[in-house]
Formats: sequence, structure tokens, C-alpha cells
Amino acid sequence: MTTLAALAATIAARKGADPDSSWTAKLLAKGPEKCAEKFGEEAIEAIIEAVKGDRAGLTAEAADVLYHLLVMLAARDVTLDDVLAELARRQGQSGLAEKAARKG
Ligand SMILES: N=c1c2ncn([C@@H]3O[C@H](COP(=O)(O)OP(=O)(O)OP(=O)(O)O)[C@@H](O)[C@H]3O)c2ncn1[C@@H]1O[C@H](COP(=O)(O)O)[C@@H](O)[C@H]1O
Repeated sequence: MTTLAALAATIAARKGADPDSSWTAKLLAKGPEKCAEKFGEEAIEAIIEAVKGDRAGLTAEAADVLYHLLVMLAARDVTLDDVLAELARRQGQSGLAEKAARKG
């Protein structure tokens, strides 16, 4: 199992857990809107590190972004496998071709 899949499984297991027992359970208990807000905050922190060009800072913030993305997805019952299936569906299609197809 990849690290990302293991993290997604841990997060899924935290759903309905005692909020005092875990940071993830506490965040999920606050609802999908709070999870989305937290993801947005972490994304902005990653953007700041990317603009600064701080590799270590960006690496740490990117880890926060991935964790909070998985929490936000779990809060809305979207699984990592759902997202990976969407990415797989897009494989082999260039981004430019996809954009052209969308514009019809
Ligand atoms: N990867 C993470 C992870 N990344 C970040 N965080 C937490 O996310 C929080 C967000 O950081 P902030 O700086 O925003 O925290 P804060 O300032 O206290 O938050 P606010 O009070 O401002 O809302 C921190 O408390 C971090 O500890 C994480 N918490 C958990 N995980 C993973 O999730 C697993 C399960 O964790 P628990 O649910 O706590 O058991 C862990 O083993 C890890 O693998």
C-alpha cells in the first residue's frame, strides 16, 4: 500500500471516532466546510513557499496539503480511489486536447 493510500485509510478510520482521541477526528467532527477551509489555508501556505522558492518549506506544506485534501474528500465521502480513477481516465490524453474537447 502506498503512503498516500495508508493515510487515506487512517483518515477513513477516524470518521466517527472520538474527537478528543485524534486531530483528524476533531477536524472531521467540525464538518465539511471547516475541512475545506483548512485545506484552503494549507494550499495558500504551500503557494507562499513555492513563490519564495523554499524547497524544504514547500515539501512540508505540500504534505499538509495532501493530508488536508484527503480529510476534505473524506468529509464529503469521496475516496482516494475515486480521484485516482479520474486521473487514470485522463491518462494518455494531453491537457491541451482535454481543454479543446471541453470548449467543444
Ligand atoms: N499527516 C498528518 C497531518 N498533517 C498535519 N496535521 C495536523 O494538522 C494540523 C494543522 O496545522 P495548523 O498549523 O493549522 O494547526 P493549528 O494552528 O493547531 O490549527 P487551528 O487551531 O489554527 O485550526 C496540525 O495540528 C497538524 O498536527 C496532521 N495530522 C495528522 N496527520 C496524519 O494523520 C494520522 C492520524 O492522525 P490523528 O488523527 O491525529 O491520529 C497521523 O498519523 C498522520 O499520519
